[in-house]
Amino acid sequence: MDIKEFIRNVPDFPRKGIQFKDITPLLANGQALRFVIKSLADEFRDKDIELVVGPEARGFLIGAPLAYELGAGFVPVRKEGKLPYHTLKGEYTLEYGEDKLEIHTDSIKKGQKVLIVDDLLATGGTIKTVVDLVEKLEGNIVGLAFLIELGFLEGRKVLARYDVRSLLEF
Ligand SMILES: O=P(O)(O)OC[C@H]1O[C@H](OP(=O)(O)OP(=O)(O)O)[C@H](O)[C@@H]1O
Ligand SMILES: Nc1ncnc2[nH]cnc12
Repeated sequence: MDIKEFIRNVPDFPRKGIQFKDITPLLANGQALRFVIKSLADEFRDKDIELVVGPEARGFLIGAPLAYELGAGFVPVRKEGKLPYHTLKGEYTLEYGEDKLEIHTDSIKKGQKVLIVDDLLATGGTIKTVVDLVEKLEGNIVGLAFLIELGFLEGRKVLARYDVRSLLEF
């Protein structure tokens, strides 16, 4: 299946000069969605993943079905002020802005096998913050999975220590 067909490029969103990769056509197609979730799961099926961790909001859209497919739990990383219990916080910059992310302090037990997931890897700012939060909780990061990688932004460089997989590169 050619999943690139389901990614819509939107120029100058949310800022001038950004080529935004819109995944909503893919999410709206049942066959394409199932294909990408199964394909990402295939990369990590034999790794005994216990928890999938994904950042708000698009990381939930890929991460929760991927956790289900792997028989793992899902841990949300949310933007500041959204999680109700005790949290750890990290600040970050991304291709078009900056923000703060939080995770519940009791969401990962020491040594649990974690797969970190997001829809898209750009500069890596967002996902590096997620990595740092998981490491502070002493999770064992088995790998990172993305639907899309923007290769020219070299986000992989900040993730050099990890097993990084992506299905599509632009
Ligand atoms: O590699 P980076 O440069 O950090 O950029 C990638 C991040 O940017 C987008 O999220 P965004 O912050 O736009 O939030 P959303 O998922 O709520 O739309 C995307 O879903 C990734 O999380
Ligand atoms: N170009 C882009 N398209 C979609 N999401 C993004 N997140 C960061 N950069 C992005």
